[in-house]
Parts: sequence; structure tokens; C-alpha cells
Amino acid sequence: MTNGFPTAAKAAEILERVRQTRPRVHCLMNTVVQKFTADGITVVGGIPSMTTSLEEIGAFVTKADALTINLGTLDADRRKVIRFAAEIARAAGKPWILDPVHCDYSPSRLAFARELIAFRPTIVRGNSAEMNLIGDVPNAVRIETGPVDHLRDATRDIRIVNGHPWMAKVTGTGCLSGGVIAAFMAVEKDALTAAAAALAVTGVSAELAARHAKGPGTFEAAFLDVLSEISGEDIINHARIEHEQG
Ligand SMILES: Nc1ncnc2c1ncn2[C@@H]1O[C@H](COP(=O)(O)OP(=O)(O)OP(=O)(O)O)[C@@H](O)[C@H]1O
Ligand SMILES: Cc1ncsc1CCO
Ligand SMILES: [Mg+2]
Repeated sequence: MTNGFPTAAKAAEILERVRQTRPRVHCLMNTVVQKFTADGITVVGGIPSMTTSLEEIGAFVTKADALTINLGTLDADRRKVIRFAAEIARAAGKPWILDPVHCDYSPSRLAFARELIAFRPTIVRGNSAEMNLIGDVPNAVRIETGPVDHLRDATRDIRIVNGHPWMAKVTGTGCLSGGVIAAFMAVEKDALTAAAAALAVTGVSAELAARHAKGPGTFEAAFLDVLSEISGEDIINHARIEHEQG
């Protein structure tokens, strides 16, 4: 059976499922935006965990419902734990998302991102500079975010036209989206639909938050406020999920 195209009503329904089931999301997150990402997962209804200890990662990934691996701050120890987590996720069939942060800055990081893609992430998401270098990811959902988000899998190609320019003025909105997408993948098997829903929910939340903010600082707080209580009706009224089939 081929999967259909995601809708705003479906996005609202998946958010409700996250709120009801409270999935656990393990984050191998860069050291810059750990708190913001954990807050994003918490306010949508998930339960974040953040350990990077090699001794513990096996237990944490095994108990998690989904995993996000973010390459923002890498060193030898992190590479080791990330490799191990990707291996476990693959063996256990856990949904996981790779965010190849700054792979456009360093050939060794790009090579590491490619090595991880061989462990079959469910989704790879980055900004346009990063995804231009990553290229195609035939066995995963490929997401390039920016003013418009482009998502594609083997059969579908869609755009999310929500969001606000202040999202690019707060460090880590992309990293946070990796955590929220993981929470949505934990409750929705169709990864492209899960990701579209997560990006529509965060994008609409940003638009509503911007109405109450004075600039990036107050926007960051308002964004978490709105994300914590956004209604299905707001999502249905404002989400812009587009594709060529209508
Ligand atoms: N100009 C814009 N207008 C609307 N939404 C935007 C804009 N720029 C970014 N976004 C949104 O911000 C989020 C992060 O996307 P972006 O491409 O900036 O990620 P990123 O560069 O990886 O961010 P970071 O590395 O800071 O986490 C996405 O949800 C995207 O839709
Ligand atoms: C600024 C920064 N540096 C490494 S990770 C990160 C967060 C946004 O990608
Ligand atoms: Mg990024």
C-alpha cells in the first residue's frame, strides 16, 4: 500500500497522540542547545533524555521510543557514542533522525555523516548548505529546512510553508525540530507524515508566537509557550502543507 499525503488534520491528530502517549526521546545533542531541545520535546508532550555516556547509551537507546543524533559539537568520545547508538537503533529498528550540523564546515564531519547514513537513519534533516552536500538519501526521508521546508521520500515530495524569520535568529530551532520530529516518529510509523506534522506544528507555533514577541529573545520564550498549548484547531486553520497532487 502506498502512503497518502499528510494533511493538517493528520498533524493535529499526531500531536494529540504525542500528548497522550508521552514518548521517550533520547537525544545525542550538541552542547549548545541541549536545554532548548529538551524543552521543545517536553512542551509537545514527550520525555527527553540526554546522556552521552558510553556506559549508559545502550540502555537509554533501548528504552527510548525514538532517537535524535546531532553532530553540532563533535569530539572523539562523542563519535564513539554516536556510532554505538546508531548501531543499536538500527539493530532494534528504532526510528532515528540524523542532523548533520556543520558538515559543510569540515570534510571529516561530512565523512562521519556519510558513515552514519550507512546505519540507515529514518530521516536526515539539515539546512540547505548541509543538505546540498549530503545529496540524496535513498532509504530515508530527506528534509531540507529553511524559509520553506522540503521533505521527500521514495514516492512523495512535499513542502511546509509555515514558520517565521525569527526562527533563524534563535540558535537551535533546527536542532529542536530534530527532537520534535523524533517524538512524532515515535507515535507515527509513516516518517514523512510524522516529520511534516512536526514541522507544521512548530512552524504554526512560531507564527502565533511572533504576534506576542518583540524580537528573537521574547520570541524564544513565546514559541515554547505556544508549542505547549497549541490547539488542533490552530493547526488546521494555519498549517500549509503543500504538494503537486493538490
Ligand atoms: N526565514 C524563515 N522563515 C520561516 N521559517 C524559517 C525561516 N528560517 C528558518 N525557518 C524555520 O526554522 C527551523 C530551522 O530551520 P533552519 O534551516 O534555520 O535550521 P538550522 O540552520 O539547522 O538551524 P540551527 O542549526 O540553528 O538549529 C525550521 O523549522 C524552518 O522551517
Ligand atoms: C551554533 C552551534 N554550533 C554548534 S551546534 C550549534 C547549534 C545550531 O546548529
Ligand atoms: Mg542545524
